[in-house]
Amino acid sequence: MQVCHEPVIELDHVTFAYDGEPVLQDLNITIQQRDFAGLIGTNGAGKTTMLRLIVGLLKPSAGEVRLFGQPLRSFDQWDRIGYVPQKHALNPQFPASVREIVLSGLYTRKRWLKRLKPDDHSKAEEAMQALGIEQLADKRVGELSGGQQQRVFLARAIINQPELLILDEPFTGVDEATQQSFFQILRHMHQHHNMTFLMVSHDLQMMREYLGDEPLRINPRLSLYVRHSHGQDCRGTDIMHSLKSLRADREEEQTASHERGDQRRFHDSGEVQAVIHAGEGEGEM
Ligand SMILES: Nc1ncnc2c1ncn2[C@@H]1O[C@H](COP(=O)(O)OP(=O)(O)OP(=O)(O)O)[C@@H](O)[C@H]1O
Repeated sequence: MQVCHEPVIELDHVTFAYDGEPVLQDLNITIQQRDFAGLIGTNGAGKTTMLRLIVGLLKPSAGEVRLFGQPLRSFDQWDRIGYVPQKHALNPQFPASVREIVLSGLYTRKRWLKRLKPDDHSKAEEAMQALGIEQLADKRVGELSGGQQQRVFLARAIINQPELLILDEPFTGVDEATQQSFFQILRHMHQHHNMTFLMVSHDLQMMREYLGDEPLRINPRLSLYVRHSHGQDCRGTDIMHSLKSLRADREEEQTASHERGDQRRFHDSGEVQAVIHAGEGEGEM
């Protein structure tokens, strides 16, 4: 049986410096197919720099980065990768609509000058529906809440149905419940699809709960938590279809819990009535 554990990201003796100021030194890391890797580190340790090296926005001063086994300098399959940048990378005044932001996920380096194809719009609709943001399609992204923006950038990152998803601090500035539901989507994609994740987060508790508490120490300031997925089916699956069914399940669950809540409230008010009646009864005695 085929085992899906080919290397997806390899850092081979990677060193990087900004203007002679060293940030990362001699990093050796391998992330394999279906891994969920969480990168934790102190402020300024070089987490964003590492992600930018991996997606080719920066070049190492020494060493080599490989994606899907290919050296980055010859790698051109960018639609296999989705990238969710740090939230404050967004200028709130940027006049793009949600739909435009999601569509821009299709402009990979290979085809950013090409015209949109007719089915590109339906891909964007599908990605928005999968993440429950289709009602926001015409809103300006700067007008949205932090949690809604997070979904917009996730929809943008998954529009090409990528095999590797890279996320830079997706939980910054969003409330606990929104974080949990966003993480549920990520876990679902990890458990049900042949996808690999690399995520930077400061949420140590969430990392430990899902990724275990024995991180790999990359250097004194950076640690990598990794959870392997044991599925052996290497075929890609239809993420959109599956996320839509996740959404439907969640909506059904919410309706059910709402109904349970209503019944409970009804029940409570019944109890209160009974106490009042009992009191009245006592009073009459
Ligand atoms: N464009 C740049 N030019 C010069 N130095 C930079 C640049 N970007 C980052 N640095 C420096 O490189 C170091 C690593 O920055 P980086 O943003 O990768 O850290 P980080 O671990 O992601 O931090 P944080 O947790 O605060 O987001 C810091 O000392 C930072 O000041």
